[in-house]
Amino acid sequence: PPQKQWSMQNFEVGRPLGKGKFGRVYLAREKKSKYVVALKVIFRQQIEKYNLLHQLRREMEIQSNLNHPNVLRLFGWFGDDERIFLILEYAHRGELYRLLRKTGHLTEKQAATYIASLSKALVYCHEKHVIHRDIKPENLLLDHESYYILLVVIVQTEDFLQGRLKVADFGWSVQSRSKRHTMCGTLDYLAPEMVENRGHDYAVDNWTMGVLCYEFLYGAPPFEAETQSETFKRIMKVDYSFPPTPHVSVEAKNLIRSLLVKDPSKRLPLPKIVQHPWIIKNADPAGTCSE
Ligand SMILES: COc1ccc(/C=N/Nc2[nH]nc(C)c2C(=O)Nc2cccc(NC(C)=O)c2)cc1
Repeated sequence: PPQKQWSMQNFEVGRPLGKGKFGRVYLAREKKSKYVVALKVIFRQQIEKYNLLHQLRREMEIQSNLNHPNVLRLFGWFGDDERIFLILEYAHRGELYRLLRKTGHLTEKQAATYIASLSKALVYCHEKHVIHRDIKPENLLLDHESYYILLVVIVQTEDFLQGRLKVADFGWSVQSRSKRHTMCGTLDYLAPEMVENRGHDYAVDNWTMGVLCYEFLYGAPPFEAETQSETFKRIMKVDYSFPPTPHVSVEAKNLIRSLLVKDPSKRLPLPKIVQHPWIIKNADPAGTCSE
């Protein structure tokens, strides 16, 4: 569609959905089409303070060009002298993180379905030369129909391929209120090569898929520890174990083991995740799964 010039006049704003690091998110409805969206407000002085305007612009270019059922759509943006408004797809069920905290852990069917959806979304992003850099339950939103995962936060590859670690928590992802998962504090999902701040490539997302799959099934990430340095050490040593529990199958552990591998070249490649026996057996092909 031609780049329409949006403004606040096009929307009726509803309840706040929550707050991000750089501003709040509101439920909103486009007046003419009655289409419901999420309107994210970002304050310019926050962006300028961290010198992130160019990165925000690039991320907006990228995200508006991504069009995949499991990647949250960015329909457009507009702004005034102190705020930037992002017109984002609305995911009715909010953060997957909330479901995870409520239920403790997911069933193998749910976990496999979400991992399959996320793998497809990431394969699509990689085809578009985009690496997601911040996959964690807070950044994964659930839709009301098919419970499929919507990837909320995307970033450009180039910067990372030269190994320049950017401001990690750009703050687009929604800020969950829980203390454990404070944005800057959560290192649980960083791959070893990111922790060592070496250049990293697409394979980080495979590692993170292993971390997520573990957390979906056990309710906590594999390298969780009391302090950041403790977590660093455990990641570098790939030091994790499977608590004895009846609800996690051997195949699930096999998939996690094939992803939590220190050498990025030896990790199960993303496209192979959807062909893994555990996924074939448990994932709901339509990306939906009843709770
Ligand atoms: C607090 O309970 C909630 C239940 C559902 C929602 C749904 N959010 N849906 C969204 N669709 N597109 C975007 C962007 C969002 C969004 O940012 N949600 C959001 C923002 C801030 C906090 C939360 N927190 C939770 C628990 O979902 C969600 C938001 C809050």
